[in-house]
Amino acid sequence: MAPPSNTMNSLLALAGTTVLNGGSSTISDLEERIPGFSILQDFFKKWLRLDLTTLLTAAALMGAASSGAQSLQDTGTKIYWWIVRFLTASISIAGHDRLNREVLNWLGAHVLSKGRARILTANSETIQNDAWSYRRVSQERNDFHHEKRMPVQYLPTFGTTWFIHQRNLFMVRRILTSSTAYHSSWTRTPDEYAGAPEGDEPLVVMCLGRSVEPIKRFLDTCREFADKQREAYITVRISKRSYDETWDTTILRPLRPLETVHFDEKTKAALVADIENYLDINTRKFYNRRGIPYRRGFLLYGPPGTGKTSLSLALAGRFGLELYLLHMPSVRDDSVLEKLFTALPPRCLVLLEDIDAVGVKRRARRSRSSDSSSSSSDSDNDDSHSSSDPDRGRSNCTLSGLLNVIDGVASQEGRIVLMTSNYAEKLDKALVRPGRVDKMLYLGHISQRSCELMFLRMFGPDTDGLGMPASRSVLLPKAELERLALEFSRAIPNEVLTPAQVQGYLLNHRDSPVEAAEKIGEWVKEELAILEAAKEKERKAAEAKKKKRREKRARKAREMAEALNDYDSEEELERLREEVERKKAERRKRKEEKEEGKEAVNGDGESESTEAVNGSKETESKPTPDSEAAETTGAEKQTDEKVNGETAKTTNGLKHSEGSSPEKAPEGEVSSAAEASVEKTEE
Ligand SMILES: Nc1ncnc2c1ncn2[C@@H]1O[C@H](COP(=O)(O)OP(=O)(O)OP(=O)(O)O)[C@@H](O)[C@H]1O
Repeated sequence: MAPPSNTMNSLLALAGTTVLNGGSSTISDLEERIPGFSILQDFFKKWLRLDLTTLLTAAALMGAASSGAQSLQDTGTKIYWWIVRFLTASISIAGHDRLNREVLNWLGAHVLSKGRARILTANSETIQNDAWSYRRVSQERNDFHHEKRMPVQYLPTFGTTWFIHQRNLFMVRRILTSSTAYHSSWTRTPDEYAGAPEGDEPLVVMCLGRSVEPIKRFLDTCREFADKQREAYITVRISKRSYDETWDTTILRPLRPLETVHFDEKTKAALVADIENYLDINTRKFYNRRGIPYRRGFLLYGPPGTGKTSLSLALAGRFGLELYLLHMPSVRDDSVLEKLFTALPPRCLVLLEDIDAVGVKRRARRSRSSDSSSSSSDSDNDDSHSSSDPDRGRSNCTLSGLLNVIDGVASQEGRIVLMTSNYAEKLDKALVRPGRVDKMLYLGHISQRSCELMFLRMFGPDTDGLGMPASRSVLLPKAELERLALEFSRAIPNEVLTPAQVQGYLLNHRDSPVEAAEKIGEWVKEELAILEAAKEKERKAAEAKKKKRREKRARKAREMAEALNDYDSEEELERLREEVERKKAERRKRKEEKEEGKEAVNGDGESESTEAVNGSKETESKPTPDSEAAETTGAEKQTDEKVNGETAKTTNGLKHSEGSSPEKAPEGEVSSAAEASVEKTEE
């Protein structure tokens, strides 16, 4: 059966021929095809005074004209594309490719900014990419006056941008994505008036001629231009949009010279030499020939505000690498982490901040699971740091997920991973083993020498060669400035305050180096008093926690003793015995793990080949001792021994009763030992 539209078309055609022939023979044909046609025609003639056949003919002619026009248009389009294909060469670039942004960037700087385009798109919200960095390079921000809003950025819109480059005619088409394309084709509105690009549209670069070579040269020009612009900046890439797991946002940060990050100069030089050596082409060949995965990992650890992030940024600038930044507690889960790592370019610097947040989840889970299986007190350990650090425990990534992306089979070669942590001693030893972390760098409290250098940097002339003071103060003679810097640094105790604290003080006195040097003693006193108060508070909190823990252990020991004393069957006694053994084993394992972890972080060369370098001290680094954890271990051990003592006695009692009817252990013996244990623990 013919489709209804075909039938209608043939009827209209028939009606048309009927009128054209003026004959009635075809009317009978129509009557044959549409029963009752003659009645309908009579009705139209009599009541509406209209000839139905004429009406149908008119409709048929209009239909024919429109389909003729449509097919003419189709033919025209085909001819157009045939000519385009014949006369031009083209290269298309995917929407998410960096080259796409670089082409747009070039167009912005060389075509749009010169007023050669009349149809643009504007953006005044967040900067999702660096396509428009040229604007920021040429403009100085003045936040004090009126830059409350983001500057408007102008981009090429959909459709074609024409321009001439190296005597070749180029066309760059920005292609519509599906939703707008549908709207545009339905309403027959030109693309550039139907919507605005969102930044991830594909581009097609076309050039008049039959060779793609001019296009390749043009793309090289775009890349060179982008590289040149980035020279004064560090490109920091982050992942903001949670749904598509890409490095979607680019931030351009002004270069930070390595000299502005103050820590032991020898260590700094060794670190730079290490990275330089790693990036050398021969090193890559060396790794490849020997089948060693070409990767390098560093752990920067130390108290907050000691320059871990600053050092990472400075290193990225020093080696011209893009910095891919991930704040570990904010990474949703392992699959996101994996996708982001898969999208890394081969040569880059990856900064994983607060890496210690990853292991905590595992520890917390482990502690929860053991809690559920018994009334184990594992969670005590986690309590010790959960209160002091709100970030801890928030990462949804697992340790194995992290290890997998760092050096799994699918992980990218050639990149450098920098990890930062304020709690290096709590990191899992699997994470800090060589191959994952090749060097550990302790960034600690500021030395007097670093204070001196920081003072000179703050009040010395700008490094741009204009000889202006870095602050708004009058530039002092060099000798005078050096004298003040020395005076300033001597008033600060060596390795007690953080660089961030000292920087904060200097910023508050940035108008007067003399005042900064004069008032430093007073400020140091205040800071030390604050530190002392904080330490006292911490000590009290730790004591309260210890007391609570002791009480908890005493209660548990009491409960255990009661249970051992009051079992109903031999099976129950056996179960209790096993529980005590299991607890013992768990504690032993935890203690071993802790000790091994400490060894690794302290750079114990005997067991680990990972090097530990101290960024602030001349001597070898030692992370802040985890005194609370040590106390916990001691308390656990004490209670452990006591409970185990009880078990040994009870077990012996049980052994004696084996083979005979299940007897309870002598009541007096167990309970008195248990009581003694509780008393000792409470002491
Ligand atoms: N060693 C340093 N030399 C110069 N400036 C420093 C140093 N350490 C910190 N600062 C300054 O202190 C501020 C904080 O530094 P940064 O964010 O790098 O510390 P961090 O160790 O990464 O802190 P956190 O562990 O809290 O992330 C920055 O403004 C930085 O300029």
